[in-house]
Amino acid sequence: MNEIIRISNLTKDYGEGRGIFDINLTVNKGEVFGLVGINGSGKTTLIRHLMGFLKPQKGYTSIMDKDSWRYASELKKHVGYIPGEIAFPEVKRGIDFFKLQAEYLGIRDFSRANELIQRFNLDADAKLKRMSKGMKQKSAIVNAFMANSDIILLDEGSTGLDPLMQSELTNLVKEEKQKGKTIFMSSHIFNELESSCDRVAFLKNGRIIDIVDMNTIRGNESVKEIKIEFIGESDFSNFLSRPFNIIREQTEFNQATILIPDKDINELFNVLQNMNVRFITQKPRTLEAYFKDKYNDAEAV
Ligand SMILES: Nc1ncnc2c1ncn2[C@@H]1O[C@H](COP(=O)(O)OP(=O)(O)OP(=O)(O)O)[C@@H](O)[C@H]1O
Repeated sequence: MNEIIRISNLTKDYGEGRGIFDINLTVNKGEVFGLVGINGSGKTTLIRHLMGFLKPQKGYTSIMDKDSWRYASELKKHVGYIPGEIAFPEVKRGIDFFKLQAEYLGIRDFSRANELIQRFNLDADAKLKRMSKGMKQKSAIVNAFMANSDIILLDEGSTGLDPLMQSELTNLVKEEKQKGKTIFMSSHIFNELESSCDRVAFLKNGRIIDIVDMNTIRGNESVKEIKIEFIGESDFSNFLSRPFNIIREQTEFNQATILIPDKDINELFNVLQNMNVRFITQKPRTLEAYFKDKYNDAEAV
């Protein structure tokens, strides 16, 4: 089975424009799929539907062809999950929590859990109530990955981790991908998504405004994104009539942004030498830059 996650016409309307609206996407086996959006854009609401904690108002979500809401308790045994807000059961220490979880999931071999505890440098004997934010997050990571589940959902999985531990989590995600696991993760950290995801969806006001294939961002190093501001309107409009791939025009500033293959750069300078240019800059083609452009361009909904 290639398709692991399906989200179909999913809507949860909390009123006053809050919630998620008409979300459609699928995630295939072995894919790492990222979800990015500003605070309140709907990431947690979407992931909680996938886990079967919330009942859709319209549409549905399914994992391995099983409706998330109907099969919620079964799915919880097969999906590793880091919630956006971590709440522990009423047990004393980290290790008690892992043992309880192992019992629930039928895990007898504790070696994977021990390996993760060591890897994330976690004191599993510490009292859960006294743990720092980062320690709680590490406990949630151990809990999500200890069962070797084939499907893993991370809602801001690296929240509260220091930069070293953040990159450890990214490495873990990459290793799991190598093993053929399917991972769905939300994050505010572009680096984290950039280095591990195959595709990334952008959420704005509860709607998907774009889904980008990371290969189109990573693989485009021979194409540059260049922004030029002209001193006069006439040079600006003259430039717009030239055969460049213009991806953005900001008329109020006489600015044009183009995508240009390296081999055509001389042609660009030939055209510009007879024009009055205020500045010319090269924009890095990062996920963050792509996201900001999309976010600004998307109509308010
Ligand atoms: N139970 C609820 N009742 C009413 N409104 C809600 C409820 N849950 C979420 N919302 C609203 O839905 C919107 C999406 O919230 P959600 O928590 O999914 O966003 P998010 O992208 O995960 O945000 P963050 O990055 O801050 O975690 C927000 O406007 C939020 O206030």
